[in-house]
Amino acid sequence: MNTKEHPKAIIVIFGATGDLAKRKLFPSIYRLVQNNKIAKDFAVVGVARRSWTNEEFRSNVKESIQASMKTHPELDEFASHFHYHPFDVTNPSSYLELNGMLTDLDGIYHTSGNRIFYLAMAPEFFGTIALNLKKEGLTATDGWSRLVIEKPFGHDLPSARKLNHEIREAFTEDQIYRIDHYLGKEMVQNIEVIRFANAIFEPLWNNRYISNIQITSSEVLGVEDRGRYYENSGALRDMVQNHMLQMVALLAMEPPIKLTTDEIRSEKVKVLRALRPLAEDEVAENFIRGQYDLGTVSEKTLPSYRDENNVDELSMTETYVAGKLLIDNFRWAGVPIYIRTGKRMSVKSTKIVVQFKDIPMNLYYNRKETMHPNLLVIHIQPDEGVTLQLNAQKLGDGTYGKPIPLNHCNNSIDGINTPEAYEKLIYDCMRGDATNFTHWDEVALSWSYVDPISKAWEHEKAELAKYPSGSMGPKEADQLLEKDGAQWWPISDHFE
Ligand SMILES: NC(=O)C1=CN([C@@H]2O[C@H](COP(=O)(O)OP(=O)(O)OC[C@H]3O[C@@H](n4cnc5c(N)ncnc54)[C@H](OP(=O)(O)O)[C@@H]3O)[C@@H](O)[C@H]2O)C=CC1
Ligand SMILES: O=C1O[C@H](COP(=O)(O)O)[C@@H](O)[C@H](O)[C@H]1O
Repeated sequence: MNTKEHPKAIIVIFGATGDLAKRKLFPSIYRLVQNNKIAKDFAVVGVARRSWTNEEFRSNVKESIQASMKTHPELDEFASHFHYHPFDVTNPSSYLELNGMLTDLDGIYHTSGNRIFYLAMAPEFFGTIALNLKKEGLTATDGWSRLVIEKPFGHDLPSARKLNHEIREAFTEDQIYRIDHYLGKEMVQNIEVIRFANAIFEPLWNNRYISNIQITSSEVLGVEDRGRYYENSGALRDMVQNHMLQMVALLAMEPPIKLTTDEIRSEKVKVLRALRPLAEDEVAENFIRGQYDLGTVSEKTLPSYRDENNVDELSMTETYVAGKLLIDNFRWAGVPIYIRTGKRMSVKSTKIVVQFKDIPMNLYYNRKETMHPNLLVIHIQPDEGVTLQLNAQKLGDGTYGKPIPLNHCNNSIDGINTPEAYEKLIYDCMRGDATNFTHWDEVALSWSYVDPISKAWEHEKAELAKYPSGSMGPKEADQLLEKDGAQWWPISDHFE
């Protein structure tokens, strides 16, 4: 579909009274309408068990938008497109009623039979919903039907396979949009452009010139009220299996022959296939798991993970992971990719640092000058931009080894925030562009990589390192790099 077109559809949100719908989905749809991206003729149908009326649902929608943005013109008009249909998704007979409602709304809003079924609910319901949608004819319209699935997509490879099998009974792969919201982030999408649109980088993007790559995604927030989910997940399944490995794939993939969904996916899949698998007894050497302990953030003392709600007081769940990955192919042989992610760290920041190899000889050694490695930093969030760190002569004092940053910051240049990831992804789904969604092959390969790590941890073959809340993680994560003669580059939440 041409990007100038305004796609139209009914969006059915399963789990419409929940946290994700309120914090992310309603504001994103609002911005799409306000920015004239999607047709003014749209409808949203909310499904959940609680017996709300349309009016109650619309108030909730309005509250969510008022809470997330300063100005909100035409809010009543926007909310009038929202309709609520209470039912328990495990009750097959309710789907017929829902179908009747969608057919009526289709007539009112002229949405051409196009339907998005957005599953913003716990994954245990995904299979049942998909099967009932098909069985009761909700997908048999004159338009298109697409299924959007939230994470987590399974708990390990066998459960992901089972889930995939269930949804594939009702939807074809090209109708399934598995959300990884990192793929909707402006600067994650920009990785490809930085790499493939710049003659200065692509020739250097390999093991001859790159010493290592570091990807950090740190959060200040703790587990909040998600203890029940997180206890069964941990940082490995919550962040590494999806967001972190997706960033690895984008950084390491070969240039696709065309910028099509299939070509890009196929290059990403090759990277995931080339990840060097870890045997259980190699995990401790290459991966560190940590858990936040009591600590201080912004002068406030915060509890340890084990003292959070719905968390076992002897929990062994990791809230932090650092790891060293190797990619066994011609381009990357021998280049470590270090990743780290954690909750309750000192700063909220996602950054990629590409460290280039040292120059062959330091001509300035007799002046006791140190040459700093060149770094390319991709700032994913909260600031968005790129820094290239070079060495140059310091003005006036004849010092040569001064690293200077060449900065490009999206926010300060454009003066606006880039669209929220969910906004981009809902729009892509409405346009039928699945490039920034994960294909089943990627999901399966990512689970194959992380499963031995979680098994080793379940079998307690590695220490669980404690780190104080408000720190950058356990010292063991620093040692992981020190063994290789490397170090984590400092991470902040702004350009330095
Ligand atoms: N919240 C977030 O920031 C993120 C969430 N996700 C994923 O999104 C999904 C939803 O998360 P979140 O919104 O936080 O979860 P919530 O627990 O806040 O919401 C769950 C929703 O499901 C509804 N529900 C539960 N059981 C039934 C049922 N049997 N029939 C009909 N509706 C039901 C609930 O409504 P009611 O009680 O009225 O039935 C509620 O609307 C999960 O898969 C989560 O992992 C992913 C990334 C981030
Ligand atoms: O998917 C998830 O991501 C968030 C972090 O997302 P970000 O966009 O704020 O970086 C994380 O907090 C959550 O635990 C996880 O489920």
